[in-house]
Amino acid sequence: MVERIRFEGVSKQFPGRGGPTVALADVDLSVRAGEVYGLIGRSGAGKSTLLRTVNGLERPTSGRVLVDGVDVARLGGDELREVRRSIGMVFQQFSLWGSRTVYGNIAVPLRLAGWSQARTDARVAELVDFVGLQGKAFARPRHLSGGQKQRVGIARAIANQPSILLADEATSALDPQTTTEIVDLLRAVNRELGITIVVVTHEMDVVSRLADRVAVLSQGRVVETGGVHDVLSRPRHPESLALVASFTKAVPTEEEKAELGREVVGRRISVVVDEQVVSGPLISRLARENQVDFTVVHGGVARVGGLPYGQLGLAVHGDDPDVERFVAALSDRAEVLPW
Ligand SMILES: Nc1ncnc2c1ncn2[C@@H]1O[C@H](COP(=O)(O)OP(=O)(O)OP(=O)(O)O)[C@@H](O)[C@H]1O
Repeated sequence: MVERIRFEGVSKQFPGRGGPTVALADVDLSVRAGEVYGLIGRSGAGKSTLLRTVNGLERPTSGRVLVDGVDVARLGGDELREVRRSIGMVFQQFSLWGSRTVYGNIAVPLRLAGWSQARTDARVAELVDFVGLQGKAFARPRHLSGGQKQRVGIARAIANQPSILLADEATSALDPQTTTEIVDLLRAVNRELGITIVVVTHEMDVVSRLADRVAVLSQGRVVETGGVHDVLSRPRHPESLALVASFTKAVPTEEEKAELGREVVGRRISVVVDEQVVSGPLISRLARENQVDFTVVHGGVARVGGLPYGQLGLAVHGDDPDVERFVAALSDRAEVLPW
């Protein structure tokens, strides 16, 4: 495993009238070469600030941000410009130059890097093709749709063959269909070009389709990390739970659990949804074998990227030993969480 980015004890405070705002507090994270890493969390959690430390747009108050072993936080001038050249970035609002054509926008980083006209022409043509903007090279941004503008943003960000792409809410200004297309394009950037991507998003749907691993931030701290599927199907921290609950509508929040606890009779369990649970009559078969009944009192199954997510909240009814046997048998085959 090659490590591409490592955050070591990264903290950031912004000065403010009523005292400093803590944007990041002692963040330790590591991003592997070739993966898509998602930073998720509520508004104000510190996601953008953390992302922007990678290319030096934001300097940590303390800690180190190592990109391929070099501490970006200490660099300035030419050295920082050099590192930035290997890091592309895309933004929610595209940040294109309105007076330049698609070609002109994509060519900017190549010109800055001193590419010849002929090389630039060839590279821009290749990029226009790659991002699916054939025939639009001489259009101006105002004649492009949001999705097309973001394609230009992506082409510009990868023009110089960076090893890292930072995406800050890159799909947040787009409708669902266009979001899907841009997610597909970012996946192609990752898989076909081998570019490591760090993506900040509040859209759980996007992170579930794009990221390999995620970190959940809350008030500047990392509260949970893991494989995207693990975190989305078994969120452990209340903050992750709240994010996932809002996405799948299938994982009860603490408040919902408490409310159901007052209303529902029977032994309450949550079954983590996986392929086994949804592909056959596992739960009803085990209930029959152990002579118990159950009611689904909460939850659901969301399917994203072909994988099922969610939890099923069950109230199990029967004699105590039967209920115990049923829960034990189910726990052997699926992940069962207490309420
Ligand atoms: N330039 C700045 N000056 C002062 N405070 C800032 C600045 N940038 C960010 N902050 C504060 O730092 C905290 C983290 O902000 P950040 O934008 O990183 O969060 P976020 O998780 O990306 O949220 P959002 O999705 O709303 O952008 C917030 O309290 C924010 O108000």
